[in-house]
Amino acid sequence: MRKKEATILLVDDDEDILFSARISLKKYFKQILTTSTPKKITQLVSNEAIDVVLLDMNYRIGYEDGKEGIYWLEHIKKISPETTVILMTAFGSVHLAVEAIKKGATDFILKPWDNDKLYSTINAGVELSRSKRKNTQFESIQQLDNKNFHQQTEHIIGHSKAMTDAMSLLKKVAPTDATILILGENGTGKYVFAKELHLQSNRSKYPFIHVDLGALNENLFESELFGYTKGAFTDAHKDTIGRFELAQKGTIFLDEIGNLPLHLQSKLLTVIQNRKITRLGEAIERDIDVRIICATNANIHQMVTEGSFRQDLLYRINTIELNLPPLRERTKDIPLLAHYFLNKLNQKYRKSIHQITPQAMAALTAYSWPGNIRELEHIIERGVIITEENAITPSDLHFSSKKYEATPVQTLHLETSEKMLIQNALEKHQGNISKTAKELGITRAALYRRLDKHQL
Ligand SMILES: Nc1ncnc2c1ncn2[C@@H]1O[C@H](COP(=O)(O)OP(=O)(O)OP(=O)(O)O)[C@@H](O)[C@H]1O
Repeated sequence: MRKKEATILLVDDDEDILFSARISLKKYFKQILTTSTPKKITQLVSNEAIDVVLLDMNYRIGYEDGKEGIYWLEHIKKISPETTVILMTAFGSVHLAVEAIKKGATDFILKPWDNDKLYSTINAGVELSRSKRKNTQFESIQQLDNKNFHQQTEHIIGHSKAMTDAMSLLKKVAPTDATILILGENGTGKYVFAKELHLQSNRSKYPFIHVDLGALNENLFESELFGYTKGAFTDAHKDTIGRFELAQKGTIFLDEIGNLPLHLQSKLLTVIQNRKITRLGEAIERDIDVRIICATNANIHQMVTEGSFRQDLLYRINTIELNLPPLRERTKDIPLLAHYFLNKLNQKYRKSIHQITPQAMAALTAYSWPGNIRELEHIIERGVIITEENAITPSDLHFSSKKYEATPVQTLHLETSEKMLIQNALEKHQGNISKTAKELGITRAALYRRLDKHQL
């Protein structure tokens, strides 16, 4: 029989009882922890996701009133409401067990127990705790008003060298627990890569939690990331777990890390170093087992030089750096991405536009894409909505006029300058070949030859 992935904690001051319960349960469950000192309960329950605690009612000789058992039961339920508590009691004190059930225990076992009964009671407790944990996690994740719940993963599209390099690095590092820093301008796919790293890791069946650090104000930082207990501050109406705990065994994606002020950077550094968090209003440290992925569009190395980002934090988060180049530096991917979005949006709007005309594609390839892939998707979406043909033409493409300004030619290399000039002119005339050729002072045929040469 395969052992069930579950952690059971046995608490009794009688070592013989611990020994025999452990022997009979370890055949069925992966991890059996024992302690004869109830004072260790706090540390054990806050450090591990314990499914079931089998708890004795009395610990001090001469005290048989079960008050200690009830105290520890309430304590466990406070620290970890999802843990199932099952009490052990001697025949004759069943009334105590009934009181304990009213206080939150799930069941009780009479000593001496029958091994089959012990197994079936604990097994039912494991199932109960799992379903509670799933529900809490599901509800909390659903409440996060960010990408966690709403955004499905995209396929990673791209066959330029930059993208294939990034994807092969992703494959290599995904199964490790290395911290990864994803760098790239807005809309280059940092979220998509972070999610894919999670999906290709051994943590994929656990949560992926996205935190936009740029959107968290300073007051919210601790309560959102570490959680809080009821009454910790005015609006703390109930115990709430933070995002680090929500990501337990999974991945936390700390987005826009470059926006974190210095004093919060040091708090984050402490958490990353110690892998422990403390909920606001509570004095218990809880272990966190999460993989950390960070991202920023800022020039983080320059920020370190300027003193606005801590170097020690950077070293903690960038074991591997993954650079996502802007779209204008991988124009080869534009046709592929444009068709991918066209297909997707045809389905969304129930349309059947199957072509992007060569002129429209030339305009797309020539544009400078300050908003990168996100902007490309928006422009195609707009095109799909407004086109009256069964193809997207240059007049369906609405680039924002400011972003239309020609990119200044910053190189003296003749071939590169020529390519950039052509791109600028195409962009200005939205891919219209005649107007572009006229602007450049060459014939249409000469322009076509150059488009071919520069693979535009
Ligand atoms: N390689 C890709 N293939 C397909 N779609 C992609 C790719 N990269 C990004 N996208 C799409 O582009 C949009 C922006 O991507 P994403 O949110 O991952 O970018 P980001 O770098 O995290 O942006 P920001 O910095 O603004 O948060 C999303 O709709 C995403 O699905």
